[in-house]
Amino acid sequence: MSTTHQSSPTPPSSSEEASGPDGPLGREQAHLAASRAALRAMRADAEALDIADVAANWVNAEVLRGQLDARIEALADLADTPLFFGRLDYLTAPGLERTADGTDGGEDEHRFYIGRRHVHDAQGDPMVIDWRAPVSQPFYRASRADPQDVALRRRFGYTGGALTAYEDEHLSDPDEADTGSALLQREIERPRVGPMRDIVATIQPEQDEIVRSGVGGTICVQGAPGTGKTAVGLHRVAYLLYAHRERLARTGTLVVGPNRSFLHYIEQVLPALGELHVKQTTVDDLVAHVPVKGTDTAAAARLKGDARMAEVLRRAVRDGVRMPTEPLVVVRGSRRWRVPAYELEELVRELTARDMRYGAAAEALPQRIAHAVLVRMEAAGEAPDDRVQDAVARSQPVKAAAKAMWPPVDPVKLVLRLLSEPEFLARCADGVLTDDEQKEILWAKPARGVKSALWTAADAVLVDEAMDLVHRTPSLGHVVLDEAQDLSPMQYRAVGRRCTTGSATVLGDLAQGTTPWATASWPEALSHLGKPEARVEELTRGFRVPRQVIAYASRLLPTIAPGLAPATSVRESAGDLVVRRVAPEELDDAVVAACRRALEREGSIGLIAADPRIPELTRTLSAAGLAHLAPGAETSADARLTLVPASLAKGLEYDYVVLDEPAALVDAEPDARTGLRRLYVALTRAVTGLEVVHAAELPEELGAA
Ligand SMILES: Nc1ncnc2c1ncn2[C@@H]1O[C@H](COP(=O)(O)OP(=O)(O)OP(=O)(O)O)[C@@H](O)[C@H]1O
Repeated sequence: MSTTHQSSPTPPSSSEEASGPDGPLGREQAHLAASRAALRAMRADAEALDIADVAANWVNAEVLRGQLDARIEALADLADTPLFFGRLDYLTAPGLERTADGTDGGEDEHRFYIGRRHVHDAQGDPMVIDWRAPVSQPFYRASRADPQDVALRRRFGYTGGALTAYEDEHLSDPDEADTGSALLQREIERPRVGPMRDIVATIQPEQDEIVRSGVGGTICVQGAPGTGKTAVGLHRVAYLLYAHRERLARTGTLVVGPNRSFLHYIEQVLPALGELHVKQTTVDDLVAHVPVKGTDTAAAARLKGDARMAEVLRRAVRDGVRMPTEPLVVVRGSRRWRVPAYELEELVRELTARDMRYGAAAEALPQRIAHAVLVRMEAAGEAPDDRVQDAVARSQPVKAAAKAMWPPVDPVKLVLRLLSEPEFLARCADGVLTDDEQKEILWAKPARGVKSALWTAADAVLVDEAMDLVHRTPSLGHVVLDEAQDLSPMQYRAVGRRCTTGSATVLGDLAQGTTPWATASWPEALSHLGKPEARVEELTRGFRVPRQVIAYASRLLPTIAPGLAPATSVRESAGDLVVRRVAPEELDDAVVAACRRALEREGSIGLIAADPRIPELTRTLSAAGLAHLAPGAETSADARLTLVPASLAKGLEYDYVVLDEPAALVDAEPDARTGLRRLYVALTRAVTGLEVVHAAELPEELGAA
């Protein structure tokens, strides 16, 4: 049976012999104290290292200093972060064979404490093993059905920084019943205040499979709200950085999220896992080559995000390529060399046919022309070497001829022209976009210059595509793409070209797609990303939303994402769900009252409302003396209420959610399906309780409360 022991406060079950310095709990506390002392010693060793003797020069010394500072920082003993959270006792010490008498070394070889980082004692023997090490894996995956040679799995419970409880599972004991983990439950139910935290102590087997899957493959995770997609993506980065540190340090990793408030919310997770240098960005910031000042209509944005635009841009980039009409004459000393037009044309055709970036071809053309000149020199009995070829390639007539045939392209100006000049667009989009579609994407007023143009977010993605057509975008080692369902095909391409030689973790939920171009199918999205071979996994066990609340929100699923299964909730509490109808003139007061009620409880509170309602609610809250934050701003014990525009709610969570006027949320979107999806997102942000306050009729898909 899985039993929980603890010294205080009241546990699900407790044991006398567990407490006291000589009891099992006391021994674990002693191991914690010894491990923390060992960590402090490791840090002191790092601080005492004198690099003056080992660094050959100033640059080396600076690099070494930087690495050492990072190590010292990583070795900090954070008082309220448990140094270890689990223990595994193996039947057979990993890596050792059992001897004839059944022994295989001392207890130490069998026992492993699992924590956020590796800690060793003065002799170099491990005190705590990194959760990402292979020997830690059974902590997450072993089960009674597959004990993976584990005799005992022990989970530790902490109060503040103090170890106060443990819970045992004897996985290889056939007589022990499986009762689930009270500590896991406690962790899941713990109130949320502050930024997102890591889940390293309680990663579930199906999540661990994703976290530890190899760096070579791309994985796509479809998961209902609160199934841990974001958590899994971030832990996967930490895992990959551990397992492939050198390779990924060279190539880099990147986390892409929907907006800055979301990034703010998740930014502490990787540092808490010891990974301080992972870049996090939004798709918009990834392609911020032009200042975005304009907005598109939904129809224009959808077209600009359509994958057909890639073909339009490909043609646009090559539109200026011209076949020569005259021969080229190069004068060297007293001799003149003539390359006929048909031969130059051949060179251009060859470059066009090759899968080469436009810019690379532009650089290659003068060399090819020079080579043609050299062939003539050799035929005439000269013996020119590479330097002559270089000189010819750099000569004025050759450069001029190459430029005329293969003119330089400025990607920003190219897109500006494409969106401003109907004739140019018509030429590039012929047979790809209809006349009406072309009209739709043309700017209402042709731009006069790059700076004054009213670039939109979708235009910036086009610029990024054009840039890549001219010069290849460097690939990172691994990219995590969160809330992927909202990306357009062109945005998928933009992310995909940042991991062409690397891999990706794509996280999303088709039911939460709220853009006009939202993903309809993962295989299609993955092909735009350039990873059609990616594996699609589904997560359905929800850790955030209580049963009653998820059941209420799931009423929308048949309309917004037919075919998707509702999430189950692993939370014990059914959750509080209140749906309150008031008269229109009472709406604001009722919202304030709901916020006050929520503030009486423990944890964070999100008041979610349609974007157009935000100014009025800001005034109402201020008039009522309720201090509130903007999304992403860190909640604290004193500032627990956040006013969340529905457009920014995605990915966030609050212990209590007060949802203002659902009909306004739905109405604020261009179509009913998007509106209901927005509502689904808002309804699934609550960890403990949800109060819906409305004056207008609720959308009929929600039915009666
Ligand atoms: N194994 C776990 N143990 C404890 N808590 C977990 C676990 N997995 C997820 N959680 C918690 O559940 C909540 C939801 O996780 P997360 O935000 O990653 O879900 P999501 O699938 O990305 O949700 P959404 O679709 O709404 O963005 C978080 O508070 C997270 O810490």
